[in-house]
Amino acid sequence: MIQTRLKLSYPGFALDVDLQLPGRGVTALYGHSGSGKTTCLRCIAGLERAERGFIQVNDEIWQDSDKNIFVAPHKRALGYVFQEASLFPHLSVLANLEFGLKRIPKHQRRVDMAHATELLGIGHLLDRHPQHLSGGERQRIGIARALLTSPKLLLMDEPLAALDAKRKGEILPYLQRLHDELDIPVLYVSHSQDEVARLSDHIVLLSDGKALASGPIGQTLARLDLPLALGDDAGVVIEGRVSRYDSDYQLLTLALPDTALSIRVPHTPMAPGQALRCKVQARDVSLSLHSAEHSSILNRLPVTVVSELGADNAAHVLVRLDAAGTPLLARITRFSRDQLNVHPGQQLWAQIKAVAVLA
Ligand SMILES: Nc1ncnc2c1ncn2[C@@H]1O[C@H](COP(=O)(O)OP(=O)(O)OP(=O)(O)O)[C@@H](O)[C@H]1O
Repeated sequence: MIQTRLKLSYPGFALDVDLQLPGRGVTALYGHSGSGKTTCLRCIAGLERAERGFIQVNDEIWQDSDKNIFVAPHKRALGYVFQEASLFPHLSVLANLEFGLKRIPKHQRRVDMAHATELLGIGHLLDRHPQHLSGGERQRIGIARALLTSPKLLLMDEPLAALDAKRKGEILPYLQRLHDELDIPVLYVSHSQDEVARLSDHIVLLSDGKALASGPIGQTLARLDLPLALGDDAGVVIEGRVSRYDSDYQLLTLALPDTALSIRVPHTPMAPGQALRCKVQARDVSLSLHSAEHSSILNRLPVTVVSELGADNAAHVLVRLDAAGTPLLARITRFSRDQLNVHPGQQLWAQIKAVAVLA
């Protein structure tokens, strides 16, 4: 468990958060520019001293202002990855990595050189110098260097922001591997909803120095009371497990958690039992009173209407649905809402036109 209670003010800005975050997996700090994401990370790292603060990362307390405890930044076992990796230009990649490793006494090392280079796919770059690397490669080396300090917490501040779309696409699978294979909790600052949906398990929505919400990614993205639900990007993240692969049609069947419901997604083969994360956009979900059997739409789920909210324009509404415990959002016209007489508790069928695999 990570606990952070932080109060700090600058002229014109006040940070005031009280967060209980999971002690494992990736937690996204998400919010507009100026909402306080970086300030939160800097307080946790000890680079900024919250006037009142309590910071505990699993079994270690880094700040407790009531007891006058403030652990110096260099004594906090954390890795910090910024937008751009600041590597030593005169040192080879290997020497840059060793710099991280040597800071940690041998008996405290939890990640070794072979593991870090394999995880980030940088084994072939060790002899090069940073100026001969692409931005994405430099970032992977910055991340490996942070891991080699065997951190108890990894802070990542918009690690992909300086990269173009192609390089982002190259580096995301490595970040996903860290998530799947390492037992180090990550706080990940981003203002890209796609990145957050893909990588994080938990999300904190920051606005004007306050946490508007903090919760599991699927549930939180589907909340209609949050600004996340507005806009064209509204949607939910579904995490399912492969139950079947149809090689004739190249379709995966993905079982939704804790229910007999499933969805089918075109995909390359995957073994049963493997986890897969998908995003279903609200604009790709339509509603009907009956299951339209004769339709080209693959995915039809029985749902219950939970609540409704006006969308970003007067012609549409957003409807929050429950598919046996899995939240879904549908963006439909107000006209259709009235035609179907949509109301809370109503049983309907959701037709899902597209499912984007986030992997
Ligand atoms: N050292 C400082 N002195 C005064 N004001 C500061 C300082 N650092 C940050 N601020 C202000 O605090 C607010 C929050 O800044 P912060 O960098 O935490 O936001 P952010 O959500 O990370 O934004 P971005 O996405 O643009 O990086 C902003 O209004 C910023 O101008």
